[in-house]
Amino acid sequence: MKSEMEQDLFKVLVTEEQLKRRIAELGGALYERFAGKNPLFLGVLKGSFVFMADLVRACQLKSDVEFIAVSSYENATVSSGRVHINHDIQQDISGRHLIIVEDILDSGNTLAFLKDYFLTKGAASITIVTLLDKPARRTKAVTADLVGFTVPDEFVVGYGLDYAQAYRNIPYIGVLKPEVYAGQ
Ligand SMILES: O=P(O)(O)OC[C@H]1O[C@H](OP(=O)(O)OP(=O)(O)O)[C@H](O)[C@@H]1O
Ligand SMILES: Nc1nc2[nH]cnc2c(=O)[nH]1
Repeated sequence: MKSEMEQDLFKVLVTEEQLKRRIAELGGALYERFAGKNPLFLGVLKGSFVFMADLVRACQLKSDVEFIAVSSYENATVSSGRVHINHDIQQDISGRHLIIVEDILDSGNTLAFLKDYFLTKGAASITIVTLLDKPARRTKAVTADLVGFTVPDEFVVGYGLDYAQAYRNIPYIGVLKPEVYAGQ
């Protein structure tokens, strides 16, 4: 029997097996780039919390982790265009090699904002890793250095990604039935 969350899904886009395989590849690529450089993994909450946990374990680098919480969607499926910092980083990042970990790059508002923000705080370098890239909706000129999967122009949930704060605990990536968010 389908769970109450699964009943809201129209289809599965990326399976658990596909996620596992791709994240192992991303971890390997990061290891090659950053071995010996003591990078700082910087997760963008809330959406990245599941991906971050799997990625840092797939990448056996000597490194530390930090988090920033930002939001811009406000219970909608399109960006408000305003990025709010809900919880800031708690350490000095000047001179550090940052690996920004995102669940999705969509309009680009969030990552364009964060790149500027961390550069003004003195990061030595910024590498962007996003699990999902949705290029069809880009309004800001920002690109990721490493992408897990390129996705079509559909609102996706699961594996950390929410709609109105729900569905983050689905263990794969799915597409919501439009009637779930109709009239938002
Ligand atoms: O490229 P963009 O259009 O800016 O979209 C990407 C951002 O949208 C989501 O965050 P959201 O603002 O929904 O907050 P959340 O991470 O707490 O869910 C997601 O986690 C990304 O951070
Ligand atoms: N859950 C979710 N959050 C997003 N933030 C930007 N794009 C998306 C999306 O497709 N799904």
